[in-house]
Amino acid sequence: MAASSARVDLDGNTINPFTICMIGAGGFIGSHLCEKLLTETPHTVLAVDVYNDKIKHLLEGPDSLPWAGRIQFHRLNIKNDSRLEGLIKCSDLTVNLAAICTPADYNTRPLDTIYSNFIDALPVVKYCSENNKRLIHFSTCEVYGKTIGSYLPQDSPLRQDPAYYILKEDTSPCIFGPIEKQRWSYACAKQLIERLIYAEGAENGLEFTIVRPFNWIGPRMDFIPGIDGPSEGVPRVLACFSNNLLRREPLKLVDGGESQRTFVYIKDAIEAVLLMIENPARANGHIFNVGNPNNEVTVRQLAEMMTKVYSKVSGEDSIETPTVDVSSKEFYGEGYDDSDKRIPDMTIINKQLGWDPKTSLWDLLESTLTYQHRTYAEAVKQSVAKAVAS
Ligand SMILES: NC(=O)c1ccc[n+]([C@@H]2O[C@H](COP(=O)([O-])OP(=O)(O)OC[C@H]3O[C@@H](n4cnc5c(N)ncnc54)[C@H](O)[C@@H]3O)[C@@H](O)[C@H]2O)c1
Ligand SMILES: O=c1ccn([C@@H]2O[C@H](COP(=O)(O)OP(=O)(O)O[C@H]3OC[C@@H](O)[C@H](O)[C@H]3O)[C@@H](O)[C@H]2O)c(=O)[nH]1
Repeated sequence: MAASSARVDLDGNTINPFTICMIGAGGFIGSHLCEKLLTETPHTVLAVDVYNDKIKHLLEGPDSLPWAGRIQFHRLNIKNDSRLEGLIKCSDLTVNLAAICTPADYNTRPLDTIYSNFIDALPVVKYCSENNKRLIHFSTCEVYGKTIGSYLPQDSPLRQDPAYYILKEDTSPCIFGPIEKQRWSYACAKQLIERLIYAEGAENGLEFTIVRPFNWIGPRMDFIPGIDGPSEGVPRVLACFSNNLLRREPLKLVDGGESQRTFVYIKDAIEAVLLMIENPARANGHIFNVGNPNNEVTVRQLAEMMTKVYSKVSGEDSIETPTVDVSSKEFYGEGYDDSDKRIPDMTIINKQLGWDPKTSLWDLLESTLTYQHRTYAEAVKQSVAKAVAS
């Protein structure tokens, strides 16, 4: 779709083109947000990241592209680069996506996780506050931790009561396991940065929006180990299961695959972020859950569905034993723990921005696994053949 110059917000006001400093623009969510902004809006993106592979298709190409001149890539590490403040100063809005956000890191690299999600975000918040710039900060659904229901006896009928498991921005508590369960290093760092941003808003008038994504998935998420990421790397579940399917290996179910998640299609979720960007009067000062409460499955059900969908899109029969159980200690190491259940309450985002997710789990897996097959099947085949030959 061509970039439109006469866009109006939800209240009918004309939206003037603005400049967005997007930190972490080279990642999964950033790449989709860049694509959306460049192809459907007149806004300009200052894309900040240490990598740009996932946005190369937007950075390269002829000057005749509709977005030519509206994206600049700045390769910098926000930990230690004095150019950051200048980029924030010359933008109207900063979107901060930069983080270590893969569970395999939370218990094995807790210091890096805490630094990345709290310490490294501090200058971003400070520069926005001091320069009166709006900030959209990416937090996580993990700040809710475990549900209240998970502490009730197994046979308690209250476990079925939504009051004990639906996660609401303004009323749910944040329940983490003990300190030695280092899994919660990420959630805790994200919670503290949320509190800091909230306090900057309350005491210094920072205009902010906090986003809590609930398992956004789709093309370009993470990496396939040994193909476009380290062979021993452990990405998030979509990429782990994709890797197993591509290699015709059983999908590994951690602790029986009993945890539950709601998955939302990245393209639906990006619509929500665009609404936040273009409707500051409705988004400022709010924390938004962004997820799809209708797409709840256990991890085991996800594995079964992905196996069926992959068979359909690849034309290959599934293997005889499609799943295998592994303990969390074996898979993630010491200090792993898990969120039991994650259903977002959608009242606030629905009221403020009129947003609702649309895509069913089956449909989003079909388009995502079609992409995975098209992008990786040949490379995986070659890498397996090479390993057998050597
Ligand atoms: N994908 C999800 O479902 C999900 C769920 C909850 C929260 N989030 C949050 O959303 C944000 C984006 O997630 P994603 O899935 O796109 O992850 P991602 O890992 O694909 O993207 C993060 C990007 O930030 C960059 N980055 C990290 N540290 C940096 C630094 N010091 N300097 C410059 N760039 C740096 C990385 O290179 C990467 O490209 C994160 O803050 C994450 O915690 C995502
Ligand atoms: O191969 C695998 C990988 C993962 N899993 C399980 O699948 C579930 C989902 O795991 P993911 O790796 O996608 O990550 P989680 O949903 O636990 O956390 C994510 O939530 C929101 C974000 O902040 C982060 O992107 C990440 O922390 C977990 O229960 C995990 O134990 C498997 O059973 N097998």
